[in-house]
Amino acid sequence: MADIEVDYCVVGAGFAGLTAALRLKQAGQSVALVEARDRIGGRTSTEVREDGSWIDRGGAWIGPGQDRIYALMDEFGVKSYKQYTDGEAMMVVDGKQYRYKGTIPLTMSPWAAANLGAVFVELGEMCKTIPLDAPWEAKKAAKWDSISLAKWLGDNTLSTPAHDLLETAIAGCYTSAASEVSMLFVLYQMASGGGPSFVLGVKDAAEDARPVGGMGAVYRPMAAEIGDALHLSQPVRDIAQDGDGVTVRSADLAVRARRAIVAVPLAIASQIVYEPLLPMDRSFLHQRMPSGAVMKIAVLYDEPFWRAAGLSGQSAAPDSPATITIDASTDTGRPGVLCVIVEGPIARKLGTLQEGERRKAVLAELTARFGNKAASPVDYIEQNWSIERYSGGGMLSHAPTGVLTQFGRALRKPCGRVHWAGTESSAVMCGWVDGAIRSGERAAREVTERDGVLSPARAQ
Ligand SMILES: Cc1cc2nc3c(=O)[nH]c(=O)nc-3n(C[C@H](O)[C@H](O)[C@H](O)COP(=O)(O)OP(=O)(O)OC[C@H]3O[C@@H](n4cnc5c(N)ncnc54)[C@H](O)[C@@H]3O)c2cc1C
Repeated sequence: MADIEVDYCVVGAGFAGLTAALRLKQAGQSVALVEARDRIGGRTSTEVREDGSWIDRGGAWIGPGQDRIYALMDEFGVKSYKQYTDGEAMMVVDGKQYRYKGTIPLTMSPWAAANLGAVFVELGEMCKTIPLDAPWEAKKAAKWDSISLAKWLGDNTLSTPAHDLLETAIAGCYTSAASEVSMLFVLYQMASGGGPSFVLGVKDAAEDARPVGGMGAVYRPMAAEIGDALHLSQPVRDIAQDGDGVTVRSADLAVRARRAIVAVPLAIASQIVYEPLLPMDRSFLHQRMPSGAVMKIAVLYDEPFWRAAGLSGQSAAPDSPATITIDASTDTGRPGVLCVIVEGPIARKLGTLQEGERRKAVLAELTARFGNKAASPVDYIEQNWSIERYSGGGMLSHAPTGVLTQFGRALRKPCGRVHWAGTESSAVMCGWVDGAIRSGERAAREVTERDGVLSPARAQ
């Protein structure tokens, strides 16, 4: 067993942990960044291919208002490129294809489109009432936290196609059935990104752009600067704290530090044993914020052939094995990459199929939507986040009913010398890579301020 003594120990080398470790190092502190996997990036993972193109197997897109990831990209000279949005998007309801431009498919019946628009506006108004730092203090917090997203949508969406589209899009963000997620949590998470238009939109919204080179182009130089303070393949098993510091242990590493920053997904934070026991509300929070099922599939073609047919590549088909598609080609547009995202109950069902059957089902859907060329990809790459031990699912841990109002106050509150980072702990851009970065900067500032050490780079 190797023993290390440092100022601070950071657990988890996703964007939150990488950022915390980087900022602490830049502030002149000694750090150990302990990561369970044999790679960094966590819920982001960029595969660089032989031809120099890349596939983002996890988090990929960035958007306006995500200033902290843009700042990090500036720091490391990483450029961004705009998401391809020319052409029409497509929605499939009851086997019928609707092509449209913009966020709302106006080619649906006027009644359905009007209903969809009205619900969108209502959600936006509700989001404005949520205090981001304390959503449990919203005027209607108790009411909204007592009902699920499914209940609210059922009561407020009168048109069936509008209901199904909204349910697919919103519940999809939490990769769970709409009945599993608290309405207060939905509003909080949406509000943290600026409202429903940001969360559910593409252009000028959450899928507005991507880093050239993928997320790996951002996390690799961070890790290079952190250098040999990064320890891979060291799943942390326990964290013990006493009056002077913490001891963080994996199977073959023991790190003694003044404080620990734990930057693992909330859904699996209880896999670590904490000595002494964490305060009750934090322990219970760990038991109450699960993740959902999500599968991200990259289907590669020589070129993005759908563009020539006037399609953007963006499509949504509730209940289909290719529920959502989006053009995920690189900045050069070669190869053409169609990204298929399957979330929640359908992802769980799809996960039970044999790989070959799954591929067949997905390609059949793509062919029905984009034509015969879709049937013959040059490559097909699946990433099933639902079975990743060190993610516990994806895309983010969510709160079921009752949890935010009862346990939300524990989200960021340090427990003695154990501090918390991770996208779920960010009041701004909660659930996105940008939120993870913000949480890492906040945690780094928090520990140094507690110790009266010069504060690292300010976070927003
Ligand atoms: C399919 C998918 C698509 C997404 N799309 C987008 C997108 O387009 N844009 C966007 O902004 N966000 C997206 N997200 C969300 C985004 O990826 C996450 O918000 C972000 O990566 C979370 O970062 P994090 O550092 O908080 O957590 P993580 O990235 O999960 O990092 C946690 C780290 O802790 C490690 N760890 C876990 N347990 C232990 C342990 N016991 N000991 C040591 N280390 C441990 C893990 O291995 C991991 O490296 C997506 C996520 C998924 C899954």
